[in-house]
Amino acid sequence: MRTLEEHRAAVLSLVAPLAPVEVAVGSALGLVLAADVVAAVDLPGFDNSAMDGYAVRSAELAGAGPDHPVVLPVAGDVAAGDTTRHVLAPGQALRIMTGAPIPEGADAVVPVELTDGGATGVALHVAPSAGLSVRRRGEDVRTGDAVLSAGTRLGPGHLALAAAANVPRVVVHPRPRVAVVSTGDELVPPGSALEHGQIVDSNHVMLCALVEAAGAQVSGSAHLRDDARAVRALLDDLPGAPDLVLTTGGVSMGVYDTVKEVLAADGGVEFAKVAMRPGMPQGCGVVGPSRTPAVTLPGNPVSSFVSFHVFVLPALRRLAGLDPGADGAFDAVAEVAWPAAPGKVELTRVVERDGRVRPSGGQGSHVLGALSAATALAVVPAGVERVEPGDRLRCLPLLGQDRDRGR
Ligand SMILES: Nc1nc2c(c(=O)[nH]1)N[C@H]1C(S)=C(S)[C@@H](COP(=O)(O)OP(=O)(O)OC[C@H]3O[C@@H](n4cnc5c(N)ncnc54)[C@H](O)[C@@H]3O)O[C@H]1N2
Ligand code: MOO
Repeated sequence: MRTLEEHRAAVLSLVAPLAPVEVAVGSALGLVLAADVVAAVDLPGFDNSAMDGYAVRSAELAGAGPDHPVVLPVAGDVAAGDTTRHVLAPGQALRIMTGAPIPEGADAVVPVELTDGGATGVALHVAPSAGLSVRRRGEDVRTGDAVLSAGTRLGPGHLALAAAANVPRVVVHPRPRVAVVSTGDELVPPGSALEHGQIVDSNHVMLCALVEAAGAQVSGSAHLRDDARAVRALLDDLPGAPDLVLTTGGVSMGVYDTVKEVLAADGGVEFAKVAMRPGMPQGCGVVGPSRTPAVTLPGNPVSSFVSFHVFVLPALRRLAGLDPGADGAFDAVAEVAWPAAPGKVELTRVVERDGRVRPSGGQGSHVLGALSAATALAVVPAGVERVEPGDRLRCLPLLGQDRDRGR
């Protein structure tokens, strides 16, 4: 039997970061930078007001206070977006709005709350220090600064910074494209009138959701019957030119396990038993004339879900330009005892609260109730046959079912 680590290494050896492309900054959420983002402008781009108020020469207000204001004529307004280069003449004030350029000659802004708010003349009740309520050009970012570095997964804050730095396009690894293929004669779409022996193809829904939750995209999907010709035909025409193919079902010992039969004959996929529970029967390799990387997941829903987290997610991270190993794993302490598979890594579906974990329910590889209640997978090493209260366990967060849920 293969170890979990050996199979993960085999899956990872099939993939490399996708070739970088340039995309509009507004379309880059969740993508990983393949090149630094360099600021095209200073931020702020010009000295501007942090407050609605009056632009003044601070020296002219020396001695002003709550009971003895300095009164100045108001020479006009400066609004945000005003492209005129205003000049503040000595002995005057200009009414100014937040974000508007500081007029030449002014060195402070008195917030409107500290004045009488006059439109033609204003009583100013404070002696501002030079620079009060002024946001200085370049105090945040300088033109030419590398503001974001290659390898960053772009979140909303990163995109805001790149856009503000007037960078319209960014160089990123594209979103990995994944084809999802479920197999099995017993499977029908959700909402079908179920005949005896039929079940809903829940892995199809689940795997498409996992792909998207991982920041990748579903290039196309298919459901195949347990029919060798259908599997062969799919290989010649993979849905949506994917970077990775995921199949589910048909990989164990049954006489209708067609995925295994066809892909083994095709020569590109290796099948192995992996010393883990759930998820023992696994396969990976390349498929079809395009030699597209493929991971064949077991059909049992929980096995498929767990296998996605331990094998497919690292591969998607590598394709996307991320470190495959930075999976957010954390340590937690077992709250109760539970049995584990001898000689296999047990991936227990657990609920984590305040650093403590307990099984989320029944651990059979068909038990979706406990799967949906879980927030993490506790990784019980192969040598451990029973987890005891107080044992420290490495845990993997579940995509879209993370630790904060329900708090
Ligand atoms: N004699 C043996 N039998 C089995 C072994 C074994 O070693 N020897 N391994 C068991 C283990 S462990 C697993 S895991 C499963 C894996 O089987 P397959 O990958 O071949 O999957 P299927 O047989 O097609 O289905 C298994 C199970 O899952 C249900 N299923 C399949 N696809 C879906 C789907 N898309 N949505 C929802 N449910 C699905 C299917 O109806 C079966 O109940 O094999 C064991 N057997
Ligand atoms: O190895 Mo299977 O995935 O336990 O049900």
